Amino acid sequence: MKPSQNDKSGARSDLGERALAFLAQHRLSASPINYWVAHDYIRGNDPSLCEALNSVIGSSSAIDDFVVREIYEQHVAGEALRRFHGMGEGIEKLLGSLLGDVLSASRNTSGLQASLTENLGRLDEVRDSSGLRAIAQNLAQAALAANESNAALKKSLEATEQETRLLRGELDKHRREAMVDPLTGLLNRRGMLIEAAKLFDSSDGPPALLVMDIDHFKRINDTYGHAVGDIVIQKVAEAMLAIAPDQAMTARFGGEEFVMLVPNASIDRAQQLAEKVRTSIERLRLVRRHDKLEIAPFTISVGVALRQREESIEPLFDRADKALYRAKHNGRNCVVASS
Ligand SMILES: Nc1nc2c(ncn2[C@@H]2O[C@H](COP(=O)(O)OP(=O)(O)OP(=O)(O)O)[C@@H](O)[C@H]2O)c(=O)[nH]1
Repeated sequence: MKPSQNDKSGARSDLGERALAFLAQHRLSASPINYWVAHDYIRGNDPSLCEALNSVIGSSSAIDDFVVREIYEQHVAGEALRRFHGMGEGIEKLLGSLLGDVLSASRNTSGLQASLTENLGRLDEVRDSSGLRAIAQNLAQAALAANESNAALKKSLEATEQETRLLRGELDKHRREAMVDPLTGLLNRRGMLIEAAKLFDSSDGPPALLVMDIDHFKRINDTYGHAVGDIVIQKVAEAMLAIAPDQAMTARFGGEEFVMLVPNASIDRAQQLAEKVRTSIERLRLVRRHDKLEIAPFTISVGVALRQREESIEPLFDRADKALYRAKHNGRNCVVASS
């Protein structure tokens, strides 16, 4: 059920019902995330979300909660966060300029007070000036009062600015959390793309990208259940982290796919590293705690590519992904480098 076809059908049922029908049709649970994505899909306002979901529907693999969560992460959560983040910056800018205005108003008032005080001194030399002096004194008092009230305003604005800084800290915290995969603690796709862009701007030598995918992961889920599948994902992440060089970035790109970005690398070094990760995972042995069931050994396939001059992350990722595809095609549990 593609959104455009559905819209043309003339059906007048409301969006919510159609979203629920979509979930039922694809045997998806009516979780808030699934519902959100289905709703956006039926509404058809976000072409990239529709395209992502259509490509899953058009492929041989079934849509499940994990796939929908990834689409949600990429197309819904990321966008909301960007807006939220921009909003924080806007508030801070606004308050910054407001504070600047008040500070300059305060300086002006101080100047006024100084000049009045000076003129008061001069009035001493003027005869019959008692009336004038009284007026001037009143003026000085008024200026002083204005200054005091400005100082209070300044103080309260400074307090507001401090609160804004705290709020900004909170926003940054959420932004960082949004860059991390909760299951493994590795960067998620979004986090990796942000960090990779920074590395690409600053790196001396070319970085290498390793794209790794657990072999026949669906079987692991089907045989032992999703809870064991999750533990396998965590164990693979731990093995990767244990081997990753200090400067390397590791991420779970989604599902059972991981990436490692290694700065200042050569293709030989990257291949050796990939081989090390592959063998360490091949050797892992897991036993399910409650029934002592031994989980069958599992393996990964790896595609490796070295960044070419000025190459951006997407084409680099595509090359590593193609190499991974060849590794799968060659029988899995092996490393293939992009030529
Ligand atoms: N337990 C668990 N399963 C997940 C998660 N994310 C995705 N999956 C599942 O991972 C499976 C991936 O399956 P495929 O991409 O078809 O991979 P495969 O065919 O088994 O393996 P290869 O062909 O070797 O890549 C799907 O069944 C998803 O439901 C997750 O976070 N936890």
